[in-house]
Amino acid sequence: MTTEAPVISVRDVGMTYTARRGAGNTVLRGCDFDIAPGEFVSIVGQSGGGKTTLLKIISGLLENTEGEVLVRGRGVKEALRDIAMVFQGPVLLPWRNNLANVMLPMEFRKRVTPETRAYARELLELVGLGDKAESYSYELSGGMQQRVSICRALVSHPEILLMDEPFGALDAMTRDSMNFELQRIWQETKRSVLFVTHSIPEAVWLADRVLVVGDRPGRIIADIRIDLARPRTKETRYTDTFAEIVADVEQLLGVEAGIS
Ligand SMILES: Nc1ncnc2c1ncn2[C@@H]1O[C@H](COP(=O)(O)OP(=O)(O)OP(=O)(O)O)[C@@H](O)[C@H]1O
Repeated sequence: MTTEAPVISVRDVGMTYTARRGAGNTVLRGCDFDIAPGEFVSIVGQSGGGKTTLLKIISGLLENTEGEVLVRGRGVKEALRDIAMVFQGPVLLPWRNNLANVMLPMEFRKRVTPETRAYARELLELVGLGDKAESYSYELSGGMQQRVSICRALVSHPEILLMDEPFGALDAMTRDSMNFELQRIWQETKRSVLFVTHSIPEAVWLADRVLVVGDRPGRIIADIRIDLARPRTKETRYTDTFAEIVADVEQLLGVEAGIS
């Protein structure tokens, strides 16, 4: 267990969406956890349980109504440059080539230099798309597009990578290879990752810890350390320990939840 100061501290966070009429909708209550530097943490929970809401709060896209989120001891708004988010869909701009899409955050930061362009190309190499830098998103498969969007999230060297069901729209085989890809990228770049998924096996296979969000309102009902050896392999999935952890999480969420 690490003794380093946390990168993210979520302190008693709650969220109530204000309704136009009637009572507000409280979707999160009393969420409290830390993320250590370089840690990979998955979040699973039932649909509508507040996972995306939690990620949006940590990314600064949404303001929590209770508690606080600190990034290296500062408020989220002061730490936006340290955080990048990957969404379920790749959201690439079709009129820009892949390299130009990856460079977008550097343009916003007015940091388009030979060095940052070289790093963008390096990232495309890292995800196996070195020869697609000048191609356009419509020339790529869904999995390739999602890899471009991961490069775009990494190009600004964010300390924290927030991923909201990034592989949810992919077919099973592509999803599988993206899991390996993500593990490799994470091991090479050592970012802190917060990864929301509906797939319990995916959550367990990728993570150092799995946070289970129970409803409702959403709160952390379990924080499970995953002590499976790294790097995780195909064989990891066939170990008894893996099967036991998956079964535990399934039980926590209820079999009738229908989560795969
Ligand atoms: N902008 C909003 N205004 C009002 N209610 C909202 C808003 N966004 C989300 N909600 C509500 O908050 C609850 C949690 O939604 P959220 O998207 O955070 O859940 P989730 O766990 O990510 O769901 P899923 O797994 O289906 O993606 C839902 O009941 C949803 O209807």
